[in-house]
Amino acid sequence: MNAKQLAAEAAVEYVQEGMKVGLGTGSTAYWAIRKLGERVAEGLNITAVATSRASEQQARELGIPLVSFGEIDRLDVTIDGADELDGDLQLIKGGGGALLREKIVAKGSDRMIVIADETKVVRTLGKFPLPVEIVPFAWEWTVADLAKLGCVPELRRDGANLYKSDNGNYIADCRFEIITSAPELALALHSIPGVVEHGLFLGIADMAIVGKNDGSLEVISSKTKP
Ligand SMILES: O=C[C@H](O)[C@H](O)[C@H](O)COP(=O)(O)O
Repeated sequence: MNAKQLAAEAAVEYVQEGMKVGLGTGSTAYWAIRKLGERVAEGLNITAVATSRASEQQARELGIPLVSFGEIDRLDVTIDGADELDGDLQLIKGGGGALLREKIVAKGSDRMIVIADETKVVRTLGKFPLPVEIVPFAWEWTVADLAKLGCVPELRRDGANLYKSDNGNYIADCRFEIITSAPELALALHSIPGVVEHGLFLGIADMAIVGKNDGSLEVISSKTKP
């Protein structure tokens, strides 16, 4: 079993009968959805919402019952991957372009469990370019404003075209040398009008389950969330 699958399957053990579950996006979340599908096939009764069209499709194929956001007001747990995480459970997400939906779902969950392999754990965030979802309108100005924050922003591409998120927006991948204060950066990003959301997840995750290549698991718990 690979390290991503190991972490994902350990996280799925936290899902209990009757729970409302947020399904993450990406190659690690894929394993969690797969395992959940197996448990549903064995009789586990849950409902779920997905954070991307890709995860929604995977869940449908596996027979995981999906509900609309109008039918529920909160989720019990969300299981999702990350591009980087530090020891304070600050995250960079959005490598797969799903950060906006992921943040909405994670913030609407009583518990967010991050799943990752050990390569995602860093001392300080910033090596992974920070994904920022921006509206297409006047994107050139938004990108110029992002550059003023000390990064090199690059609009994500999808072959010959600009990449569009599930929400129809662009993603600017912002290359910082290092992110010295993620909370200050988050505030600065939200002050730019064309920014819809950014991939910094601060004070949102409750625990991370990290799978290692030697087959072991490390659990990192939040020091800030009760
Ligand atoms: O937009 C995508 C998500 O934030 C993913 O959870 C993140 O990019 C990690 O993906 P992966 O598990 O494929 O490395």
